[in-house]
Amino acid sequence: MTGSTNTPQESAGGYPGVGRVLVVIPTYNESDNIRVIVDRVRRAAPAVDVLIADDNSPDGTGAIADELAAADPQIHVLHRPGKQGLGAAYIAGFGWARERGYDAVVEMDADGSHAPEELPRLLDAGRDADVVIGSRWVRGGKVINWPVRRLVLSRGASLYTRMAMGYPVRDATAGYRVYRMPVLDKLELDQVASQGYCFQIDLGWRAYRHGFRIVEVPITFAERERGASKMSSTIVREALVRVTVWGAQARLGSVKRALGGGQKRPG
Ligand SMILES: Nc1nc2c(ncn2[C@@H]2O[C@H](COP(=O)(O)OP(=O)(O)O[C@H]3O[C@H](CO)[C@@H](O)[C@H](O)[C@@H]3O)[C@@H](O)[C@H]2O)c(=O)[nH]1
Repeated sequence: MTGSTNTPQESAGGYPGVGRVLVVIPTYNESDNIRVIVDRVRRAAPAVDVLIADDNSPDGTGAIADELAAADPQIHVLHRPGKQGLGAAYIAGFGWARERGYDAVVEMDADGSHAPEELPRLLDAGRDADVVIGSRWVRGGKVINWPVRRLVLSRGASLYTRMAMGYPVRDATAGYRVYRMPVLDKLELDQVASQGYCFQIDLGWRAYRHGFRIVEVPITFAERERGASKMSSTIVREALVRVTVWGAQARLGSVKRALGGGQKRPG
């Protein structure tokens, strides 16, 4: 794994009330999207830095990312050896941010589904929260142009997660988030095994069980216009199995607490 050597400079003051912020954008075959998304982030929130975590995309996304980083000291690249899943790319990005003293990280898809123009609103919410989730499924949240099967899958996954685990977040798989660094320091990231979109549920659930303040801010999520989603049946299966197991563990924990008297949140 290699990283670019840019030193954060203009971002030194950071985002008011939040501090130095790094937007981590995981990429796999996003050559048609990466320039546009990075440019939009830089315009929408000039104080934040960007890290592109690329899994050696065969379409040359990594080379484009290098070009962007060479032209702007606030853009960085983490080259990873091959496709290892969204979760692993984010964890590597979080480690990169921690080593360089960032105060918060943002998760954002590369394909434009998460509008960078909404980032200041998420960061503002981050002044009074530990975790901010850009949510499609709270009042004011919207989805544009998603096929019905994705809508059903996403809403169904969040609903199942709430029911099975007692996890109150409405958009459990949301991928547009802000984590304050002290939260990530507590989440035992070295034990996170979720690879696909289940990673989002995993981290949120960990933060919830630690008692961190999680807020959901409505966003408008738009279906990508270029490139392809990496959604697969493996990703769906992983989420289904893990949520079912976590739910069972949470119920078992509740029973044990009822019998023995414990203090932690479910799980
Ligand atoms: N580095 C790396 N990046 C990946 C990998 N798989 C996916 N990505 C990147 O992760 C982002 C999301 O992947 P998509 O394939 O575009 O996801 P989606 O189906 O459109 O979106 C849904 O799942 C996302 C994952 O949490 C959610 O973020 C999003 O809100 C939505 O629900 C994109 O930037 C994509 O390039 C991987 O193995 N490695």
